[in-house]
Amino acid sequence: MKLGFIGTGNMAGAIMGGIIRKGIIKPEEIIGSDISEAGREKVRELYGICVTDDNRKVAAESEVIVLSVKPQFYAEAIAQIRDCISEEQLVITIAPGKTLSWLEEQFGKPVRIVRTMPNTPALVGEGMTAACANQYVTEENRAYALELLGAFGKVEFVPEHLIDAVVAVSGSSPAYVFLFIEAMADAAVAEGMPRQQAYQFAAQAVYGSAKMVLETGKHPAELKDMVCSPAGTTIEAVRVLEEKGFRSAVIEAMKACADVSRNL
Ligand SMILES: NC(=O)C1=CN([C@@H]2O[C@H](COP(=O)(O)OP(=O)(O)OC[C@H]3O[C@@H](n4cnc5c(N)ncnc54)[C@H](O)[C@@H]3O)[C@@H](O)[C@H]2O)C=CC1
Ligand SMILES: O=C(O)[C@@H]1CCC=N1
Repeated sequence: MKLGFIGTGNMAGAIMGGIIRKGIIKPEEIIGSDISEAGREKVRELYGICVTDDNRKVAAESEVIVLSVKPQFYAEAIAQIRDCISEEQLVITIAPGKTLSWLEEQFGKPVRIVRTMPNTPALVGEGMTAACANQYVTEENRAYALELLGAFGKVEFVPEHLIDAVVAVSGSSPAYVFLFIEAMADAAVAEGMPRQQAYQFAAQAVYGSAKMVLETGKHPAELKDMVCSPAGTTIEAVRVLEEKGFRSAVIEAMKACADVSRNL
């Protein structure tokens, strides 16, 4: 089985890193192409995969091809590889805004496509990926896609119209979470805590809280109430966050994010 990546940047690196770490595909069975030599060398050094500057070589040699360039370069990359793609190969896309019907139009022939939205926590095996498939994708392809995407985290098939919501809630959200961790660490530093220790305390608190939501099955509000003692410290922090529009800021930010995805 050969897995190919067209574009070997951040997201491709996170996916291949996650897959190699899990051991389901050997590095020598992975090939990646990139127009940037630095981009190619980075993944070759980090993960030991084969690299080339030839997108068509990747398309011709791989059973599964991940299109991992920015959405703006999708049309160009597809135009380069479309005559190398056969009906048996599986194309996996990871770009926001590029719908199955748009992708089919670009290929201009029947191609098996699984459209996905992953996120960078794939790198540490804790990704969250949504997927949807076109009419040419077989049950076997679906099962394989679940195995492959499941190698670096959780994966769920969703109706295609939910992909823009997925971009906001998991594709892009690691960035807001990192911002939140950084802000909490800044506040801890302001209280006198050393910087590195502050990152660890903030990140572990976010990690543990996320785990509580996933493992207890309790409503997040119930878990929040468990932290807020009457007349205590936490409710004062919650009051200030609400006063500053924290919840609304998150909702508005995610709406803006989904809108960009819809209109790409
Ligand atoms: N970074 C993230 O957190 C996530 C990114 N994505 C999607 O993943 C895709 C890649 O994003 P990133 O990895 O963040 O971008 P990136 O900029 O890190 O990587 C893209 C790579 O594609 C290369 N490239 C550009 N044109 C090319 C071409 N014609 N042929 C071959 N290589 C070419 C660039 O040199 C670069 O190394 C995008 O569609 C993005 O929307 C999806 C989910 C999360
Ligand atoms: O910012 C972006 O466009 C990509 C898509 C999801 C995460 N990063």
